[in-house]
Amino acid sequence: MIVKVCGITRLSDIKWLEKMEIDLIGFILYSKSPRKVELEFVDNLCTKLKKVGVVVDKGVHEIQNIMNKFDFVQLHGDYDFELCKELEAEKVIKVVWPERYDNVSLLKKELDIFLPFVKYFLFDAGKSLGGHGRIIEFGEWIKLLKDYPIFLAGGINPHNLGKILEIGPLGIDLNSGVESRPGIKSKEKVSSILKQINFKGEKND
Ligand SMILES: O=C(O)c1ccccc1N[C@@H]1O[C@H](COP(=O)(O)O)[C@@H](O)[C@H]1O
Repeated sequence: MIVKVCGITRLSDIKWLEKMEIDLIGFILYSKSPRKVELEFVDNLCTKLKKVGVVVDKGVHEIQNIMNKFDFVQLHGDYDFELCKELEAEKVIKVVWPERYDNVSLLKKELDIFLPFVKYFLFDAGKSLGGHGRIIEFGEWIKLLKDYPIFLAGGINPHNLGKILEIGPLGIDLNSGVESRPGIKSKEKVSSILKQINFKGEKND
């Protein structure tokens, strides 16, 4: 299982995350987020962890101009496949909110449209934005996890991780559920999650 920790704002958090079995770290490039960082913070960063830039309201040219700073861009706004086509598919994480869809067929149709233009999908709770700590509601969509490269997000924390592991996503995205306060990551919470993943033998990516 691929593990991403998002909403990073401190170098000190990156230092201990590097010593853990974390794969990706995410940076929120959205002015209204309490976890927002400036591009300069990422520019001056030297880490072995793969970097994800999370965008909400940046246009295609802005995204193209920052892509070289990141290993992935996470499209966490209302982005259509016309925009995705302009980006390097191998670097795109496309966010989808399953609660927006009346049924799993409509959701699957949307995934099939985007699939050629993305590396991963990220299913988040709610119907827009992210970082609100809402826990994603399971639905018929869980059957899609075996056929599509999907990360799960949405309030994932040490106490609700078990249910997430049972449905077996490709990856998980940890944010507010592993914080002591917005942007401040908790080593204890991340460690607890990794222990549960390893206990289940899931960290085999
Ligand atoms: O974290 C934020 O502030 C944020 C703001 C705007 C868009 C996305 C944001 N974070 C992403 O939202 C999901 C779920 O986060 P949470 O677990 O509900 O806190 C996650 O992918 C973050 O990368």
